[in-house]
Amino acid sequence: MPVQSTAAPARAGSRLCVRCGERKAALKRPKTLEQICRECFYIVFEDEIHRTIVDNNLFKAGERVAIGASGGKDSTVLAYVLSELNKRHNYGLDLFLLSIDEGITGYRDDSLETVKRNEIQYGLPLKIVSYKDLYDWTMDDIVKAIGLKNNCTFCGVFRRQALDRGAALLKVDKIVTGHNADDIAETVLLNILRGDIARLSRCTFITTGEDGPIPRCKPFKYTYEKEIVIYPLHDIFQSILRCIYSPNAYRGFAREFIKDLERMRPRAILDIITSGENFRISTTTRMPEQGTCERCGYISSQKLCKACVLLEGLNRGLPKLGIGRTAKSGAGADGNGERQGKRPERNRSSLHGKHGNLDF
Ligand SMILES: Nc1ncnc2c1ncn2[C@@H]1O[C@H](COP(=O)(O)OP(=O)(O)OP(=O)(O)O)[C@@H](O)[C@H]1O
Repeated sequence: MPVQSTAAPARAGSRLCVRCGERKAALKRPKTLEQICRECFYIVFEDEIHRTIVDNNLFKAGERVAIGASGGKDSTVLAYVLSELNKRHNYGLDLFLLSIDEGITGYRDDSLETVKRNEIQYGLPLKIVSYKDLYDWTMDDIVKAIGLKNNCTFCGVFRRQALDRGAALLKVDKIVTGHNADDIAETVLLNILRGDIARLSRCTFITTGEDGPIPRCKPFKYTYEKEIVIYPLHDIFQSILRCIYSPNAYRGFAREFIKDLERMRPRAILDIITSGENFRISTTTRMPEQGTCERCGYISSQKLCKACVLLEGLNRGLPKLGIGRTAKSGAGADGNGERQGKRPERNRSSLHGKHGNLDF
């Protein structure tokens, strides 16, 4: 396999690799700080993902699986590793690349070029679904209408639904995304900071949306971002692109905080995920009840799904309709501004996988 990492790992000096004891250590593994050679790093990196897939029964033989492919580092590495593991361990999966073109000039058009290269390199069929086709709005148009401040709400809500619609076109059984351990730790923290109990209770699930249109899973749940960056064996992405419209101030602050903790203690990321997994939701907490949107039939805890509300606002020239929290929200409110249901909470087991696809 060609070796040309795109990032410089911490140097490990002239010691021998702690795993094989034969080759010289080439890097300090970010997750464990072990001094390790490159060959052993690739082996443990891929083996941990394989173990995550097997231990959590993520797939069944014969399933059709769409890889949510943005052309960014996480999903690009995911496409490569999953197609390798599928062959090596005979998972028996039919893999596809599914890309959503949000219509962001100078960002998504560039990263889609990476996905098109991956289609050829890995021999995986690619389906591209665009916001323009689905909603008749591109993100460029939306930002012109609403400005930068709340545009991420539109993008996140529309993308979730677009992935489901693309998955339906591909007739797949599952979607996998490149969300990594850092993303999940960050989301746990954000849900605590927002008092978003409904999301806190589900954001650490490795598979979500089992009762929605299509389940989603995260094979990188325990994979560190720093390791994804140093893993590439060859130039699989040109450079790390950042969305030009994302102000991301609050999330960015949580991300930096987690990076600081990781610098002091790499285990902090895994520990935050473990804490998220072990929260117990009080039986008096009100949780949203899931139903379907009266207009489009998509899952929703309200009469209309969030995408329909946002779209209606755009089409009526009232783009702020549906943005922000309602007066009754606050602690326990849905982060997208959806109000919580009024019925008392179900027991915790009934929440498993219930609202996951509202998150990722
Ligand atoms: N436009 C898209 N098309 C298809 N899948 C997407 C798209 N955007 C995001 N995803 C999926 O959601 C995951 C998390 O996306 P996010 O925007 O948080 O970016 P990220 O952490 O930078 O991931 P990546 O490096 O893969 O872009 C991605 O890894 C990918 O699987």
